[in-house]
Amino acid sequence: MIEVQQLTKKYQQTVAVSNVSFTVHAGQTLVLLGTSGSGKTTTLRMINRLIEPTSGSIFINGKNILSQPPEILRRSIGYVLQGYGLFPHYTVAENIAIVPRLLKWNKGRIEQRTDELLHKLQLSPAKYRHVYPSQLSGGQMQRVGLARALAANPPILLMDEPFGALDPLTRTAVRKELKELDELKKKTIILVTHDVQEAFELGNIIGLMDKGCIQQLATPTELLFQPANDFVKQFLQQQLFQLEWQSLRLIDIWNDLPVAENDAAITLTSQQTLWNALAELTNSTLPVVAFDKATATKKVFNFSHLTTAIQRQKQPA
Ligand SMILES: Nc1ncnc2c1ncn2[C@@H]1O[C@H](COP(=O)(O)OP(=O)(O)OP(=O)(O)O)[C@@H](O)[C@H]1O
Repeated sequence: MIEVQQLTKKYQQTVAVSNVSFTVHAGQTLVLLGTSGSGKTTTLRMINRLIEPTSGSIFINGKNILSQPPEILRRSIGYVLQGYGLFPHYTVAENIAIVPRLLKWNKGRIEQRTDELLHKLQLSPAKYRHVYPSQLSGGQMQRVGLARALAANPPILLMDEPFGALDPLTRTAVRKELKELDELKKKTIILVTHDVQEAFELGNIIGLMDKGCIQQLATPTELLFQPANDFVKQFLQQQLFQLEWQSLRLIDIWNDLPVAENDAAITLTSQQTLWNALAELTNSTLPVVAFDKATATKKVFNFSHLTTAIQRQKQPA
């Protein structure tokens, strides 16, 4: 759906983005991950033509984005800005209605869509429709920013540090809501972040950037277990332990686990990660048992089952 070919952006002496290429298929989420100044935002903004590239090309559904005016292009691309980007003198409803108004939707349709989105994003329409951004918390503003980007139901969503301004707890909560939102499940998304956890949680593919270049474009598991170079290794180093344990779910090692007693009490599901399982084992004095809904089976495990699985994953293929 989005194809970026050898994209480069130079500002006088600075090469902000250097020869970046990637493809994002329909329904996938690509995360551009990297330190500050690595070229993530510049790459993102070239996709909706807020910035024009020095060289290279971008195709959306096979069509070069230069073949249509930027305003028309942007109607099919929702954009969630760094730090909310809401208009302070517009109410919540007016902020959400910006693109539908440009598209000349009638009043009834706009109101219906606004209320639908507020409702889906856990903001009661009656309470928040007519409120101004200054009366909202950070997490609420973030939801309104997302509702605004989703309003006209664009197939593509670009998100620049969407949770960047939130405290860690709110950040985790909003991220979880986002993952579960069915409107987002069908979208093709490019998300920019410097947060490794966030990238691993949300990305189908991750492009790890440094100094304008993509150092590795890979799935989260490939980045972890087959890092392309020392930069990739070092970037993930601090959180390596947690990421490794989060990269496997109990269902992935289900066949290696012993069957539990029929009457054993269940504490986890097969869809939980080994990280969740580790936490449960650490906090429990009883045997830890997981249940798999699809096969209606119960398995029991200990620390050694988990560490063996992780070690196996780390061995070269
Ligand atoms: N308008 C501009 N003029 C000159 N240099 C620029 C301009 N915009 C960006 N740059 C430079 O290009 C490089 C990449 O910037 P960019 O904003 O894309 O990085 P980033 O990875 O998104 O960083 P952050 O996470 O801090 O937003 C930086 O060195 C930046 O200083």
